[in-house]
Amino acid sequence: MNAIEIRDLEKHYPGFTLDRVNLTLPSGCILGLVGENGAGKSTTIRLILNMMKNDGGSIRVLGAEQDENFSKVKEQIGVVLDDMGFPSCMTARQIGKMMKQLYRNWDEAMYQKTLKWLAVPMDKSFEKYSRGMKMKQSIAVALSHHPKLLILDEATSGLDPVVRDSFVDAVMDFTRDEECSVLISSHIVSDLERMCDYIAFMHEGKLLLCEEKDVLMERYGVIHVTNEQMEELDPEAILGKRISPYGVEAVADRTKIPEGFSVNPVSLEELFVFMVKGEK
Ligand SMILES: Nc1ncnc2c1ncn2[C@@H]1O[C@H](COP(=O)(O)OP(=O)(O)OP(=O)(O)O)[C@@H](O)[C@H]1O
Repeated sequence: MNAIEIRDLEKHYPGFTLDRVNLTLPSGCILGLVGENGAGKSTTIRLILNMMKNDGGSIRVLGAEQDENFSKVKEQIGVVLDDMGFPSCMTARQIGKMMKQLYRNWDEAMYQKTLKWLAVPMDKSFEKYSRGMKMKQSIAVALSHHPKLLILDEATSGLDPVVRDSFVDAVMDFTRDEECSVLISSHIVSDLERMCDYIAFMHEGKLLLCEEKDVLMERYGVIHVTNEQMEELDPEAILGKRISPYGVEAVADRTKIPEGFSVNPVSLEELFVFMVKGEK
């Protein structure tokens, strides 16, 4: 089964169009969304969560269409968004009590354990939290009602490097159960490179690609060539290039590069930047 299936999804805002996005997240996998500011990641995530209406296309989440029964599905989704809407006067202890009423699967022991792991104080009010603490509070709630799907919008960006590292491990642990899946957007592409099975690149409301990470890493690489060598290469082989006085650095499709060229591994971050920014 697929945890998320998006077909031809559209959303129109003045000056922005989410343009017929197709995306599939297979169960048991982690899909990372990469895109520049304003690319449409949060819009896609909010549409998946049925927080607003789409203008076209369809979304299935955990096998269900977004009809009136979606509230049952929502109970199986652990969500971390920028603004979770926790009442500002509440403490972690009080938020836990509130969540117990909302989620049938609420696991108070897991909540306490996660708060402890993330060093979130039990009795400080939410309005006095630092940005990272707010993120950690959301993560603790998201992990404590035994969801089948985690949807994490920029969940790692406010975390310090040590916590981020163990959070990435926790997300990977979560998908050890084949029924549990994760959709995560992040500007910290190295985190996604570590944890994701699938990567989707979004740019200006369009999906540039959605592919298995290992396939991407195997297929594309970085070459350093002279201007003359570049002229001889198949333009289709070049995703993006950067010209300097010392020659040309380019991200290339290994399958379209003749033998004899040295092709070095590419990072996901380089791949995205070259695709979006590199002069074609
Ligand atoms: N409620 C809204 N009304 C009008 N335009 C909106 C609304 N919400 C989002 N947009 C626009 O939609 C576009 C996509 O925004 P979105 O928040 O999805 O981007 P994003 O990829 O998540 O960016 P970031 O990385 O900065 O969080 C932007 O141009 C934004 O201004």
